[in-house]
Amino acid sequence: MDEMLIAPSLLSANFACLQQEIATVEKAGADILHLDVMDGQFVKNITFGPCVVKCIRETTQMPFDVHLMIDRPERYIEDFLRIGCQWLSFHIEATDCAADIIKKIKEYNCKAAIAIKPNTDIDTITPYLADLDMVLVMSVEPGFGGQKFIEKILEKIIQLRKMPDCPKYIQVDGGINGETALKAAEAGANIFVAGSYIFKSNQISNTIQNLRDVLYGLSTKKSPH
Ligand SMILES: O=C(CO)[C@H](O)[C@H](O)COP(=O)(O)O
Ligand SMILES: [Fe+2]
Repeated sequence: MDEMLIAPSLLSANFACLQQEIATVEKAGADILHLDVMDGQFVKNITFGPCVVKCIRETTQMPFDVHLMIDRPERYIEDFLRIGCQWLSFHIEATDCAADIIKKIKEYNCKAAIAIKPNTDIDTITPYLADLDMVLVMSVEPGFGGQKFIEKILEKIIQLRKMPDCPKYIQVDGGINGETALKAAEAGANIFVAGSYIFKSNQISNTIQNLRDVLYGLSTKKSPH
């Protein structure tokens, strides 16, 4: 495995000063910005929608990685694509239109990903694997930051990596810190979403650098930062 991407999740940032929080992680060398969109239906929490994403799009150069935790994402997918997202994930449990959504995402030259909850079997996404750029394996129940990493999902990452159509990127999201990131990387993940571990730390820059050191300790490729 070579490229390892660190994706701070804005869910744990201070929403009263988003621009400043984003600038801090960008300066600290984060690779992509993870944006958790929740609708109060698919998950028991509500965060923000396209209006907020559009405003913050203008404040940073970082690629946007939008994680849609909404029912029937096909209703809103184009709103996010028009803003200029580079990665877009939707949940397989939330839709019957996965193939159409992937097609739409690709029309916008955006990377397409399907997310799966910790108890969802990978068989549910195998028909789409060849068309995806990434699979997002949830390592907590979606809805809230600050939860404990669910170890049993590591087996799912290992299985995915063995599949012939496995996309280049496997993202792991939930309960990521130095220790759990290492376990997920050893299993085959290469994009690491971390919310509370990064934004609740006193030294955001050191925390991102530590995560990078841990991950690139495993990698054959040199860290770009
Ligand atoms: O998708 C998510 C929750 O549904 C978040 O991306 C995730 O929980 C990140 O937060 P933390 O690193 O604190 O677990
Ligand atoms: Fe997320």
